[in-house]
Amino acid sequence: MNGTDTIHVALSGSLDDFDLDVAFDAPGHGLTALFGPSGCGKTTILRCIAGLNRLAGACRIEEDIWQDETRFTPTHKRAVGYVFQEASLFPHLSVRDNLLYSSGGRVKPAASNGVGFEEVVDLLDLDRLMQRGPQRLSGGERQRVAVGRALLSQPRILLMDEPLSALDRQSRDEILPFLERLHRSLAIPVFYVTHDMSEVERLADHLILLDAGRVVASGPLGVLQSDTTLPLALQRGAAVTLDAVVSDYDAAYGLTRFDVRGGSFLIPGSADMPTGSRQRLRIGASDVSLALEKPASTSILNVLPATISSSRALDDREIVMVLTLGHDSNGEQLLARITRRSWDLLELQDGRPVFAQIKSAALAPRRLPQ
Ligand SMILES: Nc1ncnc2c1ncn2[C@@H]1O[C@H](COP(=O)(O)OP(=O)(O)OP(=O)(O)O)[C@@H](O)[C@H]1O
Repeated sequence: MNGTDTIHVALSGSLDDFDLDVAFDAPGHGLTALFGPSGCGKTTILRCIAGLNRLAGACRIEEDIWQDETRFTPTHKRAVGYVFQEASLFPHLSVRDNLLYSSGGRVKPAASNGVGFEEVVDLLDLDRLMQRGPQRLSGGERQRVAVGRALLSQPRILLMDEPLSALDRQSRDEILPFLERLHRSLAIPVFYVTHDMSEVERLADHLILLDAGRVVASGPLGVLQSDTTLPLALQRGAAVTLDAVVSDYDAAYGLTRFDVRGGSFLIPGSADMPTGSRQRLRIGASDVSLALEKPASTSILNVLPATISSSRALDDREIVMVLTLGHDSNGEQLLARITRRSWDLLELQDGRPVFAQIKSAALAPRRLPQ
């Protein structure tokens, strides 16, 4: 465990015929996604952290030890905010009273973690909903209130169990920007269970990959995405997500420049993004092609010098490789997926300098709160 890994969870035991045996550390800030197929144990881990299930092991949230060999803190003494698939609001209370339930109806100023009534209302844009009852809210609005209520209980950790899975596509798209703002604005760690990779790509800082009750891998999102020994990098929709900073806007062509470690990207249609703002870029492995020399005439705007750091044959037709941007080894890593025929024709090999070409249209920036 390094200095920033301040949450420690180790659990082992059986629930009927399901065996769970996991141990991982996670940062005490930002959003950690627990990702894996149905039945791999994601919800069970959250329930053990909340003290709702009891398996042997340990659970420590920074300096709060909730479980070890000798102690087990009961659920009601664990400062946990829990958001379920379906928002379970009190039907007879208004949004305001639902939010204030844990504070006995009193509006409290912001705590040191940034969570206060006004801050939560503002963050989740709940002001105009205050007097309504839960039955007069959309599914997405109900979930926003559920998140607000969980935050206002002043938790040490926010546990979210597939909070978007009961919502339709439109409600999901509405609530995702709130979740993006939330975990970056507040000093509360979030554990977020999902089996939807697009949610991981948009929200997660840290990732715990699970399968059949075991941890397959655990680490920063970008590190796991670009690890070709893991299944993430090998699947058809494989991608990396990069944190980028807006450095310039070309009004004549409507193009914004995004800087990442080791390179920069030009992307159209981003006039509202202020210079200096941070964005998250998703770059699909299949959207990256390679050239040995910098192409003199091409319609592709983003042609970045890079080096092939590693490669792996997916089958006898395709190769996936990790590219490190720039000329030194400090650049961000991209994935590229090309045919084995192209690999042979270009005589590619690990360590070879190349030019990575990425179509602007394939890049969809997501604003990160400052
Ligand atoms: N209280 C329980 N008693 C017995 N078995 C249980 C209990 N709770 C969960 N299980 C079993 O443990 C396994 C893991 O369940 P869990 O809900 O943690 O998985 P999950 O990864 O969250 O799945 P999903 O994505 O479908 O929600 C499943 O096989 C489930 O049937």
